Amino acid sequence: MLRELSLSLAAGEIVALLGPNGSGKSTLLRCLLGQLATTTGSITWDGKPLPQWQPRALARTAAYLPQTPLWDATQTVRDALSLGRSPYWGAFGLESPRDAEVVERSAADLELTELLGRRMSALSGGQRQRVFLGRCLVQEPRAMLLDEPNTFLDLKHQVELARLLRRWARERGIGVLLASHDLNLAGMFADRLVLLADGRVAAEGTVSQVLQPTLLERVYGVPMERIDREGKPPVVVTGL
Ligand SMILES: Nc1ncnc2c1ncn2[C@@H]1O[C@H](COP(=O)(O)OP(=O)(O)OP(=O)(O)O)[C@@H](O)[C@H]1O
Repeated sequence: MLRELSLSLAAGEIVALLGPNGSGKSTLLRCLLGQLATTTGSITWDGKPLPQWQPRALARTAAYLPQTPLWDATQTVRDALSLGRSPYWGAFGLESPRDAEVVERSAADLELTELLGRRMSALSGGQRQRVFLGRCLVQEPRAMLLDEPNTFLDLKHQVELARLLRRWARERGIGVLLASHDLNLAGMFADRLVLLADGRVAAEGTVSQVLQPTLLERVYGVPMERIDREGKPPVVVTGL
């Protein structure tokens, strides 16, 4: 259950939601999209209360990457990406040339161009994860809600994704709210960190404010050490 929680996401801002298993990260993302009902409080997108949004309009505003996305093994990568354009399709599900253009461009961003004709079942876990991210991108949303987007990505692709998110935020003004277990990677590219514990905000602020060993020890229950680096965000390691 989420309690006493207040959160805002500005255009072009990257906010990382941190917290142990079961602390409420996914629940929060799903509440924000109306997939889970809230009993108290209010959620607004662009100043309009969530219940007043039509699903198609909301999908053009906020894209969501769930922890375990649904996918069709027989689909090609191009078809899987095209599905992300469905909130823009006209009557009878007709695709416009612009839909195809956005798919091509997003595939290029995510290094998927070579794989467009490949079946989803014939991709590696990391390649498939990039398709799911691409499906969010082709929605041309104003906000992306990403639940552990680094899942299955190797180190290079994790760093590349961090760079891409920064670029999308800066160039397209997309606000990114992502749940992550990687404190250090989140610290390297998020503007703000929000640490959840038992459905509440345990800490919120800059990387330096949130990556505090005593705080993290209390929340994660393991000893932590912090390494401060010249001109770069601090990193934390478990002090085992
Ligand atoms: N559909 C559900 N019905 C009831 N309780 C749920 C449901 N989904 C999650 N919960 C519970 O809500 C709490 C928060 O879960 P949530 O999935 O939001 O955590 P999380 O921070 O995303 O964890 P993780 O890092 O493991 O993904 C947990 O106690 C979980 O058991």
